[in-house]
Amino acid sequence: MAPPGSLMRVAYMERGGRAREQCGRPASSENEIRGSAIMKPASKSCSESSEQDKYDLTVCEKCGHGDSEQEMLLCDGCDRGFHMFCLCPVLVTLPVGDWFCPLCSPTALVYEFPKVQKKIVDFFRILKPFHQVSPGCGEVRKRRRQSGGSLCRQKKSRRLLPYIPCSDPHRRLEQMASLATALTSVGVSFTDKLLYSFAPRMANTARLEKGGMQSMGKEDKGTLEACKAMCSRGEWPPLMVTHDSRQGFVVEADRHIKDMTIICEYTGEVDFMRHRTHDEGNSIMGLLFTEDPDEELVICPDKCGNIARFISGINNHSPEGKKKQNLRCVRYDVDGEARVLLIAIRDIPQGERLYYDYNAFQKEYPTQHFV
Ligand SMILES: C[S@@+](CC[C@H](N)C(=O)[O-])C[C@H]1O[C@@H](n2cnc3c(N)ncnc32)[C@H](O)[C@@H]1O
Repeated sequence: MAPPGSLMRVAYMERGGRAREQCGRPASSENEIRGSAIMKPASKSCSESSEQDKYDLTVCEKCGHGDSEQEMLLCDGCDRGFHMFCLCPVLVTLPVGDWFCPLCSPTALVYEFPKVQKKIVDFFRILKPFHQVSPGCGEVRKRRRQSGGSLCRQKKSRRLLPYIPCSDPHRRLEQMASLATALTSVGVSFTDKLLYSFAPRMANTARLEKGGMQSMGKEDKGTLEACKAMCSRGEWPPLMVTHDSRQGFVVEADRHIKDMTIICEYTGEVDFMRHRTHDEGNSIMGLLFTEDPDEELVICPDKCGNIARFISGINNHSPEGKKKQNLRCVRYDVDGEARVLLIAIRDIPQGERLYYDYNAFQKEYPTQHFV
């Protein structure tokens, strides 16, 4: 069986390799990765000495230090230096092409989505207008189980639970507006499905997974479908997106969430990994890992996606980081199609930030600077 976790992917290693080749050269229009990878030059020639001095004096505008030059970016607008890990959010890939610092690219500001019901309904293409969610919503299956089996059997089966929306429609509107704010700010439209415009649906054949992929059972499939149906009716998962000065957009539990609850599916466009090796996205998710690398698939939420793309990663180089993990990213074979779900791995109190391990079984995503 494949390891349970899926992983967030970045083209960091390749990009980093190319970047280091550029060391010793100041920015020039001929440089393919101009600006992005302009680290301080490593060696000095006579003609380059004044440029060299300039780079030697460069310090990060955020922390004031000039160390970690391999991760120091120079802005193509103002020439100021910034550590990749001092940026908000932390930059994990070297940008391709020109890079402009936060002072030169005010477009990075958060755009607050209006809390207007009609606009929110249109943004998420909600099928039904807002209505009161009954207190038992999302608990139908739980009631059935209570009447049918012993507690002992319930614990053993470890079935997935549907999320339980907040009953207050105004609060749900706020939750949805918070996601619309985040999606709009990063230029992404909403989808709650996997989309197949780059790779065909038939390429996503779960049985091609190296070592096999766990199949989702009938009952869990029903739970997943119930979550999808709730979402399409505006019975939103109890999650709030907020903005953090170090992490960028983050997601918090907006009510108590039980262990084994489905938080969301990871959605976006499905593409072949080979098409995305030079992609700048920091939210690419592994979907299918096959014997033939050409057949490997990823989910790319850079144009369309949902709340999953905003959930934080733990720093898996530190014990404190590991303690924060409250979700697991799990890949399932659902009727032959590989899907990625984020699932609570313990009870999560209201207000707690959601975290999972971006590196569940491969160690490609650099999280050493994560907070
Ligand atoms: C999948 S995105 C998460 C959404 C992101 N926060 C945003 O605003 O778009 C992954 C990126 O979020 C940031 N991030 C996620 N978890 C973090 C953490 N624990 N500490 C610092 N930055 C984090 C990093 O910039 C990372 O590359």
